[in-house]
Amino acid sequence: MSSSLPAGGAECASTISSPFAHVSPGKEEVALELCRRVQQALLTAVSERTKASLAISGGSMNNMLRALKDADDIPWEHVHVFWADERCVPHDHEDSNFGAACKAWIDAVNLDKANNVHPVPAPEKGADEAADAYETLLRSQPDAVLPKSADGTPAFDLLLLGFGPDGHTCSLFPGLPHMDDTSGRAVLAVHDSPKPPPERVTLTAGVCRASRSILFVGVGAEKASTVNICLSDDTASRQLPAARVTREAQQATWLLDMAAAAGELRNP
Ligand SMILES: O=C1O[C@H](COP(=O)(O)O)[C@@H](O)[C@H](O)[C@H]1O
Repeated sequence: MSSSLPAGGAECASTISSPFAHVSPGKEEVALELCRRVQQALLTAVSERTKASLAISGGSMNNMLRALKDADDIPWEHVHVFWADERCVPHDHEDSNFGAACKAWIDAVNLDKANNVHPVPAPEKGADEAADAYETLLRSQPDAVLPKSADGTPAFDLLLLGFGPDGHTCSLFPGLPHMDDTSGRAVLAVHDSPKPPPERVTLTAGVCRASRSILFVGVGAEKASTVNICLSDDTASRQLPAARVTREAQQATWLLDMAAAAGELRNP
């Protein structure tokens, strides 16, 4: 592929009319749009501050990041990759977000895995230990790699987020207290995730707020009702973690296909 990834399709007519949304025709175009925006954000960060920090989610997003293998002008030697959340399983387990990313794209790009890829350490030891280890890992990064906001919160250049049918994002689930955490931590342990596995580690809402830019990604009709709820202007809907993160973000965009954007949507 050429050094510039093609745009993932023009903005499409759909029932969606949110300032937060970019709608492409189908999943492949969403993936291209995602990779094009990731490429652009990384290039911008590297040109402005010589390094770029990227935090990624698990789930369906990994396959959409495959096109990064074809983007030949990303300065991978200056890019550092972290995780928005992790399931407490060994890295080679099929549920591992890190493992899935390695298989889908990390092992195929020119990333220095030993020095520039930063998975949650030893998630198999359980959520408490893994959360503490990841908190230490994030806070010990030099500012050049992972800048901090004025209050010391790690501030990623780009945060890539998926979302579930219940409105969760990272491993911030509705009905659990993590979204309202005020401890000042960057990472929290989750012991009772309604989506298996129950033990997880997640970045906090505070880290999402500190991130320079957030891309939410969702495709398929099964995401449509969540999109509809999260991007509506209904006050109750705004309490869902994905909706709150969107509205509290410095900059957030939802990359959707037509199927995911098909719900009726009122402007926020
Ligand atoms: O469990 C998780 O789910 C969400 C959404 O996954 P998807 O497959 O529906 O896209 C994901 O963003 C998160 O990282 C993951 O741990």
